[in-house]
Amino acid sequence: MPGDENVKKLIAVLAFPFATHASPLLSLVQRLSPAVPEARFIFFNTAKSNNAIFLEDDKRWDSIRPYNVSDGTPENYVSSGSPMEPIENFAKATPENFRTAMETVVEETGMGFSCIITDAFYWFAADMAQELQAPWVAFWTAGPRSVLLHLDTDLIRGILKLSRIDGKMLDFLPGFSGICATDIPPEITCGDLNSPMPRMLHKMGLMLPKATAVAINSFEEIDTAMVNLTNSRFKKFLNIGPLVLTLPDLKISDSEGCLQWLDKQKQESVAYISFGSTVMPPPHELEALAEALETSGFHFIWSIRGNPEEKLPKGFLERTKDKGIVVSWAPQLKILQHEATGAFITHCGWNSVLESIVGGVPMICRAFFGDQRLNMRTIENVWGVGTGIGDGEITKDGAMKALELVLSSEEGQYMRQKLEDIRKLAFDAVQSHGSSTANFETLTAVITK
Ligand SMILES: O=c1ccn([C@@H]2O[C@H](COP(=O)(O)OP(=O)(O)O[C@H]3O[C@H](CO)[C@@H](O)[C@H](O)[C@H]3O)[C@@H](O)[C@H]2O)c(=O)[nH]1
Repeated sequence: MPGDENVKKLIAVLAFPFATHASPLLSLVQRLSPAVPEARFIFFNTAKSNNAIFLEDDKRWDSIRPYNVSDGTPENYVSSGSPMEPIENFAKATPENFRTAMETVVEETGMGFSCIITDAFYWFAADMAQELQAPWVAFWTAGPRSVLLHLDTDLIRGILKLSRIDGKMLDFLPGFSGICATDIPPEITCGDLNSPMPRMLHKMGLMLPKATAVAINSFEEIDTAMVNLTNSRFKKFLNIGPLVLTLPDLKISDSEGCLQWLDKQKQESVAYISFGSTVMPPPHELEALAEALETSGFHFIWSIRGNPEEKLPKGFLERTKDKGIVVSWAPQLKILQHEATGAFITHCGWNSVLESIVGGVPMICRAFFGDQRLNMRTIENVWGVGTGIGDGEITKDGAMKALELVLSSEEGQYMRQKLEDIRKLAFDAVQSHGSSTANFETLTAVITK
């Protein structure tokens, strides 16, 4: 970079390296980079996450440079295998790992950062931005409802009296009537509120209103009740998505031939199953779902991380080989856009929800943590484009009823019609006259100022 005289600005991008956070942030930066050709974006992230999201053969984004920061793993560390451990180690190393890396880049280039773009989790960016006298753009990777709830954490904790939230409603919050307290992100109300995630999200709720702009991978028309509420709480709240509709067609690997297999299936007949990048349902729920698929006979594609032989009932793969495909990673975006896909059994991660809307596929919801229950309620009660599965946990009976409802009933068709309306709104939002395009221009102005 030293000696590259075309580079006039340095922009720091601070990624959260877990779940599906870093890759939508990279998508945002990829979209911004042509709009700011004089800028070089330094993408600070752990080596593991950078290696996963920066594709070897993709040279299109020369102006975006991955830069590895410490993941906080102590020397000679022996993992206990807990999935929270890497997050806890990383949280302990943050923000010093980012500060050190940023200082090194400033020394190496002789340039200062003119803007910082961060995952919205990074509340400490408010101070960094003030020190640098630079704008702070925070990127929220989930939906508008969950970010609003995090702003009101203290209020919610005070009113709900944490010990007993069952049966309590959020009617005291504008825009949330009909939502149960048990549906909101658990980090707000239950468990060890002093553990790293609840603490980080609490601080985020306090600091985020200081951001110069909060960008979100969503579109205003998806939840119009939220637009005034979010606009009134932030300096600038910019819905700029769905980002999947704004990027050039990326190469999506399909080594197991899911798409070719789908080509041979009837329209809207296949259930696609995935619980995202982090969640793994407990063994008894996997078993119940496998039994439901086998007994009902619906065709399916099941994306399940790890060895499916170990995770699914004995003999399931052999017995269902004419009905379905089981893969460790699927071309989800393409599957959801295929006309043969008729239902999506999902954990309701925000990226999956948006991709299902873009594909027009009704959802069967089994939510686990974070924003997922809230997304599930919005899918069921606000948009009417999906259904829960049993009483929360997957049971054989609950899964069979949900599959029947979505794939073979009039109600499923009705969901599809509603989805078609929302889908059109999503495509409109990213057209040249659309709301997300206008918001993206505002965002570009913030970072070029
Ligand atoms: O076989 C697969 C499985 C998943 N995906 C992709 O992986 C992403 C999954 O993202 P998401 O649905 O958001 O799930 P998580 O990875 O679990 O996301 C975390 O981050 C989200 C955004 O903040 C939150 O909404 C979730 O609750 C949180 O778990 C999507 O883009 C999928 O297309 C594939 O391409 N192939």
